[in-house]
Amino acid sequence: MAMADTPAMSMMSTTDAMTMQAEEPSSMQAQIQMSMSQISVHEAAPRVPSMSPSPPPKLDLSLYLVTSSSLLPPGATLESHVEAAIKGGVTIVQLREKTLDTAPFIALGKRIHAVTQKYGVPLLINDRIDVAQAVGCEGAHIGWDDMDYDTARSLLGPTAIIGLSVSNLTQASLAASTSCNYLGIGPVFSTPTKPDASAAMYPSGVRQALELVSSKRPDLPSVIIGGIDSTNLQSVIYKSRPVSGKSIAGVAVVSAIISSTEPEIEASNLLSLFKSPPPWASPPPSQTTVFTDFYLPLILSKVVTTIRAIQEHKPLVHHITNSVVKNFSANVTLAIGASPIMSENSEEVGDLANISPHSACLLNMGTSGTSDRELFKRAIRENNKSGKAIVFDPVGAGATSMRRETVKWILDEAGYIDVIKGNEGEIRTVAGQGVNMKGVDSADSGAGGLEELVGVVRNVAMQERNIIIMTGATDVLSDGNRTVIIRNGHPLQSLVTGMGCALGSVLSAALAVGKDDKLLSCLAALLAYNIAAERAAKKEGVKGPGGFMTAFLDELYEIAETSASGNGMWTEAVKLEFR
Ligand SMILES: Cc1ncc(COP(=O)(O)OP(=O)(O)O)c(N)n1
Ligand SMILES: Cc1nc(C(=O)O)sc1CCOP(=O)(O)O
Repeated sequence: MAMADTPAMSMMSTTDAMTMQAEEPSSMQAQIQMSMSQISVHEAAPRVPSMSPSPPPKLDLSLYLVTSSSLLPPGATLESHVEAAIKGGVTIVQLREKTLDTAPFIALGKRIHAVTQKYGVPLLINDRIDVAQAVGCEGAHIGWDDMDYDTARSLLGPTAIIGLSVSNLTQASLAASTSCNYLGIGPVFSTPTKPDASAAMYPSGVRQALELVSSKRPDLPSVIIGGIDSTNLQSVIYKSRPVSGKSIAGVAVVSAIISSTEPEIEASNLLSLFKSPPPWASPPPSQTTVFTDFYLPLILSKVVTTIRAIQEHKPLVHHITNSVVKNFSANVTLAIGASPIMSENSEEVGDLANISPHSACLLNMGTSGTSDRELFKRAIRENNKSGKAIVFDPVGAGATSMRRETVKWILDEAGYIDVIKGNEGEIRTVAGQGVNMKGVDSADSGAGGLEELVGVVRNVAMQERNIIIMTGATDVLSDGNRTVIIRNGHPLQSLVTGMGCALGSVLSAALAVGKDDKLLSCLAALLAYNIAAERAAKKEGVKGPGGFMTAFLDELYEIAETSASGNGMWTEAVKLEFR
């Protein structure tokens, strides 16, 4: 049903809903209230007879199971599956059986309710308010082609749990002006479980919806739904967290649990992923959340420590990179003190992500085709799982529609990327700005000046919740809060093929050893790289790109060696500004 078909929802204010909630409960409402009072959250407190009704338990949406009997593994029953899932940690269940007629739907609802009541977990019915009434369960979930919210609320009563679907910002705004109990935001990703769903919202769309809802009804919890499983749950939560306002209250899944042959284990895994911080999340920066010149000595000391740690730990840098730059990237990786491996075999990305406590993965889009997506996805997810950094170099991002689409897909769907490094055109493409690049060179528009570039870098970092590096004559580095402008480097860098790509190798090495403050690790890599270039260009006998390339490797090696012995004199050449 289109938005215009649900006027009651848009017309109803929170005050109206509150007034309605205060009305005398009908017998159905009393029944629901009774079943609500039987619910406790997991461990039931001893029930003591009381004259005054106990308040309904707090709604726990952490792991929301939505059913679909057609997806059960052979031989499984919905009752046993739901029970196992609750034992694993499911906190709320929705009976969503699209093909059942009314009588069998009610009968199944009663059987499932007997299970959920045993564990004090609320049961809601999808779409059918009449079935919810007949089952006497705790509420219902309704979408935009179902009964309107006002009518559902008046039928189910003030204490029923009613959830509303949200697939876009208009729906988010309308739903947040009702007195509903929660929102189901989705689909996050397109999913075969609901082929008629609206367009995928992706984490960025979820974040916008959450920000809107928080501004209208800060108390209203939301769950996300659509294509969520154990491989993407943490990155969706992390990337969808609003800049201000509440994060999601839970995740709703159908196939991840219903199609599993081990629903208890699957539920337990999903709940623990939901409750724990993702392995790539940095602890809060140890020094300061704002950079100023006052902190420069501290920052430079950390820079030297990071380069020294590369020498100490010899981290593995797994390169998925283009054929043009492989040799030079391997030499740069060795010069800084790390260990390169080049592999595009998706069978071994898992092993490579776990082979050493100090490793990182560099993903370079240089000569890739769409067929590489599975490899990219696997590499990102395996490294995400083991908390290893992923550096993404969207080479030539704006050059062709295939590259633009691959970048969008990586950011929307593949997982979490710790650092994105690119030239102006590439970062503008990541920002969603239409840029026409020739080949893989920078678009070099520089139209808005440095401050505009700083704004672009900072905004993308904030949006992606990661670190963005825009390289050029002046480099800009930001994590969304702290922004650094680096004026080190030499024009000869742009005349050596692979010089830009091999910076990704040093960034990866630095991130592999410095996870506590990723921005500082990236700064260490950028400074070592650019100062090595400045020194190389000044070396006797360097007349052009050929000599420069060799001298650069030597200078990078020299910087790594002196840092390893605790000598940070090379950092005296830094030219930094903080924003
Ligand atoms: C928790 C949750 N969120 C969203 C939906 C989708 O409901 P609806 O829009 O009614 O679509 P159908 O489920 O009826 O296909 C949901 N069921 N649960
Ligand atoms: C029931 C439902 N509602 C959606 C929405 O976007 O509103 S997506 C969806 C199906 C979710 O199934 P799975 O976890 O198997 O992807």
